[in-house]
Amino acid sequence: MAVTDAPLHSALTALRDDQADTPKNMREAFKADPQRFAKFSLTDGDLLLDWSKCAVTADTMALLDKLAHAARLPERRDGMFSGKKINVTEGRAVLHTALRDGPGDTVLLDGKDVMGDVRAVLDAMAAFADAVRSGAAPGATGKKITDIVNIGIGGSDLGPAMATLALAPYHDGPRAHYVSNVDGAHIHDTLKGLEPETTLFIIASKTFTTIETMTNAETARKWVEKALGKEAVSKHFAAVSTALDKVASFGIAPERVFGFWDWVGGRYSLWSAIGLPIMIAVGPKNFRDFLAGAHEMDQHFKTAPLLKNIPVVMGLIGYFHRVVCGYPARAVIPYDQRLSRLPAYLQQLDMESNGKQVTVNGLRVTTPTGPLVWGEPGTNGQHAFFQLLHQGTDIIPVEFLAAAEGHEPELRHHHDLLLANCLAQSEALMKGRTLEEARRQMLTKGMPVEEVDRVAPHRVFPGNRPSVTLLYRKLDPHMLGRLIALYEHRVFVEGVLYGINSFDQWGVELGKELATGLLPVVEGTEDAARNDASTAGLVRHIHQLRAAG
Ligand SMILES: O=P(O)(O)OC[C@H]1O[C@](O)(CO)[C@@H](O)[C@@H]1O
Repeated sequence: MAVTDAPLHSALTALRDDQADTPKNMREAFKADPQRFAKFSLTDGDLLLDWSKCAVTADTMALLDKLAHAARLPERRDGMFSGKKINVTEGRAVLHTALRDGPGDTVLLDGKDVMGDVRAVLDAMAAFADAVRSGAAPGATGKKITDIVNIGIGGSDLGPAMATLALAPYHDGPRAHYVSNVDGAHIHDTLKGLEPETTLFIIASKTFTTIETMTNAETARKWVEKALGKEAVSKHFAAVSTALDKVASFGIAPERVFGFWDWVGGRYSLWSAIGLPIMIAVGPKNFRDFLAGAHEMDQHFKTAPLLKNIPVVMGLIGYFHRVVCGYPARAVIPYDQRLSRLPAYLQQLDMESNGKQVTVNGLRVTTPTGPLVWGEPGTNGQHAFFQLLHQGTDIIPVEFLAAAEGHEPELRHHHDLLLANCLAQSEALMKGRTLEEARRQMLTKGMPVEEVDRVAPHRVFPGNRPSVTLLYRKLDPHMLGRLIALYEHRVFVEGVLYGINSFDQWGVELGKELATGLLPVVEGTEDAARNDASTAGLVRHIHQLRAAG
């Protein structure tokens, strides 16, 4: 937050001063107010957000509302939707929401409606996806494509990979594989099980310069050429990029190139042509349902009053935990196995967006910014790191996600167990277990008193550990679209409150530059004299290990 930003500063001070009144014992808070769940939960159709297990009061929420107004959140939100160039360090608009607008919508950028181009690309993607799925766009030897391999990284990988897995019950197209890492093991192990004749590569890169993607694309091209000859390449490659000139020089047939625009940030791009592998996997209709779900969330975000607005409330609570309570991290735990890549996807969305140290105006921030985001699906996480969530010395707010219904009615018992576990974890985090309760439980089991005295302290759970729960009916394409758009908007809300630009990513540049300089050093064609002693020592050791091997 800029220090000069007086209204925001006084809103934050008021929030901090209010801390004495926030509940310290959540069990008591629930006992004292039977309406607590009703007060601190809200629904939008078949999606519910419950934040009643967080230590907030009606006053806290009112102060957060004031803070949002002091930060001019509604104006900033409207500015984004209307094509203002809010990504000020790159001079770009932020219009990924236009990608899911409906027929009849108009979105002006510099006075020109972008929707014509958006629809044209979507239609071209659908035609291509249908042709691949039906066999009308076969490989060079005429065989139907059975496998697609998306080669991309970051936003050109994580979103489509996450969504493809999430939509597994709707996946009736070719198998989809994702290669991102420049580690040759990734492409090697992926190609091992595939046939060149029936494999289609999608080279996905906004800039078409990303070294990992270009290196993997070259390897894929050689693999196809070796098996089927140079002329086969055109039937086995497609590309997605904003840099159409660079794609052309790679040699991909123009009718297999799908463009998007600089107003779509990489980590916000799965709605664009970057979603092509999702569309080929689940079909154009399901992909359009996914877009429609996101559009529905956009409308909710645009129109619902701030404290009835799911992304806004999630953002306010996220800000409260990070800035007012000082919690350094948040865990995202989907009790939905098909969302197992959601935490990885959210790591980029959230941390690349809000991991910043200067405000929009280039001043040093005066509050913490984005938290460390991490997670794994439940119930697996319970048997790994939940120990720390329950009894560790740091408080880490948890976000639980769960569907009321699974896709396998015959496995209803599994789903009931899954939900029972999800609810049990948030209840346990909130309630905890006192020393007295631990002792009583052990004594009831007949344990000797000395043993109870010795072990009981280890069985104490402090409780009062905050969590929010997002509960939805079923993870279908429409709901997935709503959830992902919800997270995008939540990141936006937090970014506005932090006073930062959530849409650039300068923090990834330095490492890329140094890697370019270090390549010849690692290859041994330049020496490491110009590097620091640690780096030079590591390079020397790599060379020694290689020589010894
Ligand atoms: O799509 P591209 O241009 O290959 O970039 C991939 C990723 O690299 C980044 O620029 C960061 O390294 C991300 O923001 C982006 O999603």
